[in-house]
Amino acid sequence: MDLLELNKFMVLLWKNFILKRRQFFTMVAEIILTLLFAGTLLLTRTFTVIRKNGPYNYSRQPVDELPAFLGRVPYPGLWELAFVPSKSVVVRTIIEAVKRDLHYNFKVQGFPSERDFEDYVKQGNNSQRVMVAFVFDHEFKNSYDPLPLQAKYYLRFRSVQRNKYIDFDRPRSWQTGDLFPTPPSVGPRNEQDADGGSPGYFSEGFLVMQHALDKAIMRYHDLTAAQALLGDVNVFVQRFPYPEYYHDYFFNFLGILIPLVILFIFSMNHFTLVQSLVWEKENRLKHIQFLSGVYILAYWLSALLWDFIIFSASCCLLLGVFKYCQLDLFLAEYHFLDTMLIFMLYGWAAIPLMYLLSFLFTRGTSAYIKLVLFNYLSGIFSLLIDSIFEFENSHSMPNATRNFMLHLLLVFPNYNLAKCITYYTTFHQMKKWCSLKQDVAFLPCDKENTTKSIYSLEEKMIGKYLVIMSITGFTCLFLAFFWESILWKLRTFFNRYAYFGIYKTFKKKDLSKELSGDSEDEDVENERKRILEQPQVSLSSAVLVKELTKIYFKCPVILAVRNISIAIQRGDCFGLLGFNGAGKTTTFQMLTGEETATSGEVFLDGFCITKDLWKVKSRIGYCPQTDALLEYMTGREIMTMYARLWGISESQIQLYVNSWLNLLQLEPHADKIIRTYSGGCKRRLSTAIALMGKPTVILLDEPSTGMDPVARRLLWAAVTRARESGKAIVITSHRTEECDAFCTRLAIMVKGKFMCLGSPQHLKNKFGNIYTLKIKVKIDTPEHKLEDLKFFITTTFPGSVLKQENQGNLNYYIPSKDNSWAKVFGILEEAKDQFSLEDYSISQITLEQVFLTFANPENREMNV
Ligand SMILES: Nc1ncnc2c1ncn2[C@@H]1O[C@H](COP(=O)(O)OP(=O)(O)OP(=O)(O)O)[C@@H](O)[C@H]1O
Repeated sequence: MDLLELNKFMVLLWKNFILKRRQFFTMVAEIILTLLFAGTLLLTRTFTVIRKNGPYNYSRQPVDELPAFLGRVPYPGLWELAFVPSKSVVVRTIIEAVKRDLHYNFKVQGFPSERDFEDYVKQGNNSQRVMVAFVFDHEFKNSYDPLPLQAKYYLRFRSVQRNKYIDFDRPRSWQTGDLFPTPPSVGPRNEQDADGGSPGYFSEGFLVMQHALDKAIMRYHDLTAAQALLGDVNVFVQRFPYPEYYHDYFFNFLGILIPLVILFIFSMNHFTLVQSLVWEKENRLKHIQFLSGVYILAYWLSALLWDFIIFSASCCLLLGVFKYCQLDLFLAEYHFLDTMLIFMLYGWAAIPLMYLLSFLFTRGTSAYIKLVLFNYLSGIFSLLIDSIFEFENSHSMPNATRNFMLHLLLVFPNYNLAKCITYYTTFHQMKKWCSLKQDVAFLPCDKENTTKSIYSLEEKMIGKYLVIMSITGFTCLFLAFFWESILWKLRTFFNRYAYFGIYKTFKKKDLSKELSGDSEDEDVENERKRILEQPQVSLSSAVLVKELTKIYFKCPVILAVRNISIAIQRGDCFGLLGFNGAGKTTTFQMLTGEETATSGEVFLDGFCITKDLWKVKSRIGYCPQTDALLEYMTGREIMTMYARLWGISESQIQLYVNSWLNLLQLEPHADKIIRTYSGGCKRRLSTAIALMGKPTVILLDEPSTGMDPVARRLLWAAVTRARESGKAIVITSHRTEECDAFCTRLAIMVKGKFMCLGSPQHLKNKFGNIYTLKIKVKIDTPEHKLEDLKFFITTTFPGSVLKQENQGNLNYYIPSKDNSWAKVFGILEEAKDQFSLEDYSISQITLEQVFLTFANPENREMNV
């Protein structure tokens, strides 16, 4: 970036600063909304208490008592004890002994293999009534084979929990993952339940069945020894007592609340940045800035730096809230730096992603609404999907699908941020507990875990997510630059080769007729030939348009500009006249590179627009049809900004801006906010912006719309001054008298085509071979006399046309051929008394009347 580019970069930053400062109420609303979101954290902090819990002492639980739910009889029939393999007599005997020992009328049922047992429980509701299946992992060759001393067995229980404390069904598993939650709980799990509570190893009868089976196996091997050992013994289980501890319930919400609040707070920031980007695009402000010499890099980098500054302010606000909520976890010691790193990398990823998404929108409000939804939904749904995947039962999903979806979520910076916050919180919580209670069994407090770096790339650490956010930032920024620079070329390619190619194939011979339209005017044809036949250098024009065509491939197809060719020299003021929808604005848009041409070429100062777009752009001053003004700046500020972008030296700027303000008499309004300007003032300012700087070509699209006569005079004075300084001016206007007075050449455009071309006088001479005759008869003239007068005019001046008749006023077009002024005057002077004429006048046709003849082809035929 050279010094001039750096200067432009600083100007754009200054622009952003001014706009933000001026939109004070929007800024206050943003802060309030940010605080409202943060308020959920503050409220949760206020209403969640830090409670002293414990100490806990638990009572003994007898292991040989049957679970309570056995009181309910499964329909139909009895509770069942199943065993595998059924062919083993020993196993059957042992299970029968279990039944006797439990003093409960179980139906004992054997199955040849575990597979058979599974088939059985899958049928109907059979799984409901099987209390437990004892599966012996031993190969019995014969029915009477003994059980070896060392035997392995499994207990198989139904996955649906049955004890009375649970009122919902666990879908598939015993959720053993829940036993060691992240972050680990400070107190004991299910602190009120002496039997350990859910998932219910005790209350489901697991220990009872295991104990009964063990006793039966012992008795089978040595009855006497077993009797002696177990005779007077009762076995109990008892939970370890737990000391008094403090539970901060705020931490219960940490895992989900903090990521969500952060996400919502930062989303506010993204919405405003996207809205202002799309708004600049929608109102052509971005285009005008590019025309004033701003390059893509400076534009996007200045936006990035500014948005980062604003983002950092949101981060500081958030850290303030953390401090208030005593979330030392994020702030204590060097944790502050860790937290800032996470936030900054999030900003680095999320802001360029918003830039990239902004290309999808053309309207600021729709961008705002859709991105609000995208941000919130992507954040909430990615967290939701992730929590479902963390749940054990999601293992039923094929691994490849699961991994693919988890990798897909990494695209969203919101998801990465949430994961970082969750793991960061968990890691520091765990470290804290481990440093306090080395002996807590459920914490993985081994050295390997506690000395690990949080930035590690391993699972459940944040390294991976930080790396991904860094890559996302670079990628999105690169894609935004790339898209901005390639978009025009892509559109040109599609317009010229793809759509137009297909269109040509369909239209075949009709196409040239469609593009050339009616037979072409001689001057228009000569200009085309001159441009096509002469070498480009010898034309030495500031603007050279060669057979330019624009077709909008919509339904139906619109031929907006058809095959126009024109060469405009420096010092020329070329007027483009045409009715609404004639194609004037589209022509301007193609000249400025805002629209791509379907065919044909545009050269500015010898540079071809399709090859040197940016060189062409930096030579244009453009005043679009609708004002493209940064409405929260003052007139002086915006002019100073554009003067700086045009590279006017800093020492000259004040003088330079004042001279333009003076020229268009904008001084009284110079320090007012543009938003408060009248329509005419805005138009004057837009024109001044187009005229200032160092463009070679100035394009003014209906600049005098809404201006009063004084302002119009000022405008034309400024335009004439610019023209005399050697700039080429192209102007569209509906005011033909102005074009007549100020334009050196004119073209009248009808349905995308030039219908005539030449100096105003040439056009009047060519198309004005008629006079306008205005007659006023006396008020008391009888009706039949008026009719006689009409008959007299028609017969005396063959070919005359009555254009208007109103209360004794008659307007005629009469052919000038064979009718000299003297002749017409002579005839009317003689007829004055005969037809009671009060007054009459005869004049040459005006440019407006020439223009109007193109609205009505009949008149034109009469002229030509
Ligand atoms: N983006 C677009 N998509 C489709 N058609 C368009 C688009 N822009 C312009 N047109 C069509 O192209 C034709 C020329 O429009 P253009 O705006 O260039 O006319 P104009 O001469 O500037 O009219 P006005 O004097 O009202 O400004 C019109 O038929 C218009 O409907």
